[in-house]
Amino acid sequence: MGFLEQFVHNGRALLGHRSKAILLSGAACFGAVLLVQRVNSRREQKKRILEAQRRREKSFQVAERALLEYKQSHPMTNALYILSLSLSELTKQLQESALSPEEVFYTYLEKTLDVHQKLNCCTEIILDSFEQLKTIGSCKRGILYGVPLSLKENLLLKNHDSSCGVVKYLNQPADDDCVLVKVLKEQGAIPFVRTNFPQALLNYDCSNPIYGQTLNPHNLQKTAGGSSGGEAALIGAGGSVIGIGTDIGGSARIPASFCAICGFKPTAGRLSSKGCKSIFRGQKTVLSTPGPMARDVDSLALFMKAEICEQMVFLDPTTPLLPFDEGLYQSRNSLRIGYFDCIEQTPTSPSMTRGVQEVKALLEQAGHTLVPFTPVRILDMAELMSKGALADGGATFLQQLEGSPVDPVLHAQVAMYRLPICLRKVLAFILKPFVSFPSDCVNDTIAQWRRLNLDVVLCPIIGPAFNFCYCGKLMSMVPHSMTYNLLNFCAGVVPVSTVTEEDERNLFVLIGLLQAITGGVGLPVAVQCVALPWHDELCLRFMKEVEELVKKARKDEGANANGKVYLIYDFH
Ligand SMILES: CCCCCCCCCCCCCCCCCC(=O)NCCO
Repeated sequence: MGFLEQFVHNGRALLGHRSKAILLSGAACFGAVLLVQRVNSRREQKKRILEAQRRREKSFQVAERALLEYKQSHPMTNALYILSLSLSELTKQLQESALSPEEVFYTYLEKTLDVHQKLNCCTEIILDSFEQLKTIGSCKRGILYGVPLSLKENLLLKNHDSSCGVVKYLNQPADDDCVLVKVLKEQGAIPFVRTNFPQALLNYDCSNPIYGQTLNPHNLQKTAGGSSGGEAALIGAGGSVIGIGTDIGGSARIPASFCAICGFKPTAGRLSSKGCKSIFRGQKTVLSTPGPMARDVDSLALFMKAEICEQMVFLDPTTPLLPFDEGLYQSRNSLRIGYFDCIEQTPTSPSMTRGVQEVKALLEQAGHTLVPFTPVRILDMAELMSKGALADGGATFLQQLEGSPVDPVLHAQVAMYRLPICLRKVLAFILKPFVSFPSDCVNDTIAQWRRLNLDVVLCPIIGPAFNFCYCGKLMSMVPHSMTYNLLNFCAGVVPVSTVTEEDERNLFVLIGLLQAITGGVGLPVAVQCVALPWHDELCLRFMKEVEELVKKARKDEGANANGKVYLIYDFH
């Protein structure tokens, strides 16, 4: 090799080494920057979560101090009596000045603080409520004058965050109250506490990385259900007389079923959704709606009556001027009721089926006509539900979680939404033969309803309460509730019984359900009542009938071993 060649060769080698070195150090720098960014963002997340937790603790401490101060000059001898009153009785006593808003407020505050300690169901005490309490005298004409009320955290409240459990939504206080809260305040109600939910709200468990897991008042080893689980646990344990949840797939009804309270999903649009935060925007196939949750059906009806007024229509003109029909709610003519106690290809627990059968028998004895009803093929609807709620294959859902730790209740869902596209295509190919696209599930269902000349339908609701972290794994049960969001029918649940030893023994044939609901003896069992769109009063009237018949039957049989109904649960 000549001198020149040698020179070129050495130069190339040197350059080669240098560019490799440059490349390597570039990559290392990039990696280090990414790592630092990641560490910083984790630190930032932790900081935000800690701040939110401190805010929550602070609100509890301030409330405890205020309560203590109040108790020093007011002995609160009426507490047990106040807590035993239904919403209608409570409003009556308040209107007649037999009770003062202060004693009612502090009684519920004390109970809430106690219940929260045990169940971890609240995200904050609304400190502005103390100010509202001072000025409440002027609202005496309101339907809910002086009634303390609980709100799920995703309902916007002026100057408060609605995080939905997503860290990036923390420190973004709302500019205004949502419409429902504005109307309730005008009606004299005092929103005093906000309640827990699962991260990102698309799950029927109740845990998130900011506020943790909410427990079931009837068994601390079980979830309260979700997504409005904080509401259900608080109300079920007696800490609130009326609350608001939201429901896009069963979120007001499922936790109500798990916690032995009543929950109502009105026809979407009947109540204003303006200011009810969701992590999806603009999704129209499966409709979300706020809905009331309470210990009895009359409370749900009174809530609807209070909300449905000219002010709601003024604040949100997308809602109809359709006053609450009290006459229809109070009517007691006999009904023609379609029923089914399980659905093809969707797991149904033995106690869910038994609940429907027992209520069917009671309704027949009371003179109503019960007719078997077959829902439109659920697998077809399931395709529409998942395509509606997750049209982008879960991309928005995952995007919302970026920058947040993912709660264990979501692990199964997140794993599913992260499956590579090719794998999803293979799965879709395998499932295709089992699914046929329905022509029009709403009109098909209405046609069957008309053919059978039905007023309402009785059917199961998901239950009994699950062991922790199983809700996200059992999305196959969601059609029991989500069907009525897809159809936009109104639906509500009523507690009717409790899980028996026999229900538990019969569970052994349901492999998929076994681990999720084993150990449920004594837990609440509920049924679901459904009516056509905009027939909300009829649906509530049917729920009331079921509630009354069950109450009477349990009284007659002396709450024997076959099941004790939870109408008001006394939590100790
Ligand atoms: C037989 C197979 C059936 C599969 C059905 C798949 C449907 C998947 C839909 C996506 C998951 C939805 C979960 C809904 C839980 C309740 C959430 C809720 O109502 N949130 C309220 C938000 O305001």
